[in-house]
Amino acid sequence: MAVSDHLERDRNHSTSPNTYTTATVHRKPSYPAPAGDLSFYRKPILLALEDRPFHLRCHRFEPFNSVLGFYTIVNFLFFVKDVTFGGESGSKLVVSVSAVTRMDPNVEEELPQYIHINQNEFLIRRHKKQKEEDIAICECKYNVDDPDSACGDSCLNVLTSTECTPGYCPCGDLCKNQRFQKCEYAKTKLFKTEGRGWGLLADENIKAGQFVIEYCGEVISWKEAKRRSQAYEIQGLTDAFIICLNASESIDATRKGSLGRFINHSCQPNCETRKWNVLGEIRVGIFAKHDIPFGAELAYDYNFEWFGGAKVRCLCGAARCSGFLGAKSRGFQEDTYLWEDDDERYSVEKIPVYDSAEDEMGTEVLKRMSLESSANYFNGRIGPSMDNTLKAVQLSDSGAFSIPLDLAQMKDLDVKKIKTEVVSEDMKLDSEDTEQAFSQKNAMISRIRSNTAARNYHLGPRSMSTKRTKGHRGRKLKNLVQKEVDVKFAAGLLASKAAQEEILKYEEVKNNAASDLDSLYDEIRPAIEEHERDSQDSVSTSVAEKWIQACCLKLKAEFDLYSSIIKNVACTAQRAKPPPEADNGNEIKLLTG
Ligand SMILES: C[S@@+](CC[C@H](N)C(=O)[O-])C[C@H]1O[C@@H](n2cnc3c(N)ncnc32)[C@H](O)[C@@H]1O
Repeated sequence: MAVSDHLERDRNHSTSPNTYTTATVHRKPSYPAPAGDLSFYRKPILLALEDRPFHLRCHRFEPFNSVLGFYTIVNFLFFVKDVTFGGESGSKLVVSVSAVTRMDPNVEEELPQYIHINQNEFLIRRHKKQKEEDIAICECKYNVDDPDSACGDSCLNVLTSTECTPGYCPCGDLCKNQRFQKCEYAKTKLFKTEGRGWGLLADENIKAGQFVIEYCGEVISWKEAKRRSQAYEIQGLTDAFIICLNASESIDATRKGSLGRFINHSCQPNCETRKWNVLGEIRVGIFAKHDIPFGAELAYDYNFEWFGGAKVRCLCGAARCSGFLGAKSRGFQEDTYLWEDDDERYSVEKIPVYDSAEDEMGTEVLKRMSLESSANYFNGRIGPSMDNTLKAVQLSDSGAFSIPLDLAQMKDLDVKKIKTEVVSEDMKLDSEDTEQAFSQKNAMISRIRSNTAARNYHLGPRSMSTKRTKGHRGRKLKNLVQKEVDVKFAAGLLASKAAQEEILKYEEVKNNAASDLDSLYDEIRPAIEEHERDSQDSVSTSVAEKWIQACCLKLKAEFDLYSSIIKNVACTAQRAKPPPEADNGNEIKLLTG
């Protein structure tokens, strides 16, 4: 239902057909601290159409900063974002207001604190100025009999996810391809979910492919996003609002954002994010994946948007729930996975770091979810009755699974005694030394099907070696046993000082190359993540070149080192007596693993 249906049109004060008057202001729930006297908001308050900024006209002067913030008027939420003097008399204020959405009248809770914006704000740079030569002009011709002719689905710009530029589109004002610019959002309603904080409902029937809302916020660098994400976590903010915009930038809707910030995650979502080029800038829109009926909660899959940060257990309730928000994202896997085998990644996470909102481990939702996933996906179970053995069996092609947790039992588990056993079709791992990995009270193993495209990049030294080899040395794991040459030991076998020095020199070069690759990894990670998650973008050539060069240097350094060892061990004299600890029967012990 439109705002206009609820608001009584004010004919006396109306200056345009879109102005309305309303009933009393109920409350000013949040930011900044509520002003004492709201009486000046009594009539007349003039509002314009719901999806455009509109005005409140007040008759008494109030300090400006006491006016900014959220208000509800007859169950509509709006945000007062700017206040200016309205006239010569000095007694009137013109108040710019944005973001109208219907509120659930039964919600008593304080509204979230954030500043509402309908356009991204750029913190590190200015909004790009579109050059005339870069403006894409379509070939649409408006035909009265076919409304879709004015930049509908077949418009060249629409097909390339580019909005038409006002003043340049052949369809002029009739152009339908300026949805971000004109804030042509679907009607939504803010409501309080069970256990997942606030959420957004469809307040009308939404059609498949329809633009629902833009995800707006502050555009910040990737580094700043990382810094903020850690800072928010330290501050105890469990709701995360940072998503990736492109290879080097993110959108943070924590402090400033649109209603898009309230859309929750689902592993079986009815919406999806799409990136559009709007006047030369990339913007993120949330679009309906299929028809969404009035009253349904809107949700999209955070996986590729997830910036990382806190691990939040997913309560979407979908049958194929992946267990955590962003569980499939690269950041998440980097943080948590333990080993990989072909297309599978196995990870150990300490949970729960956060359950969303105030939700506790024992909530009904969680229990239900746990039971459902158990029934659907698992043959194994966890708990003292299995002699502290965790057993997970590979099942279906669900893409990801987590071991069902009997939460009540889990709470009482002495995790130090946990022994893990993971069985899948072609591998078996027994690990007694997982004490460190399970050092938290609640522990969980989950297997996450990795993104094959991502793995082709062989993302970095960190992901491939260190984590895996430490805890699972000597296990029967496919692709996992990476023998390492004990260079110092090999050099120590040689009689010639020059040969020893040569080997040690090559080792140093190899270590430097490895550490260069490590640092480069941090630098290029956003670009690679972007490429993985969105085929609209590609990794820039310069980044790819740098990466390839560093990889090649490392490979060459390794080759040089190993050939030097082989050459010197084979061709130069060895010391008469091998170091005592090296004596392993007649075997020359060069490899450790
Ligand atoms: C972008 S915000 C969504 C709006 C948020 N619910 C609020 O109240 O502001 C993302 C946060 O919502 C919560 N959330 C979203 N989807 C969830 C889900 N499926 N399960 C659990 N928590 C969820 C998490 O705390 C997450 O960090």
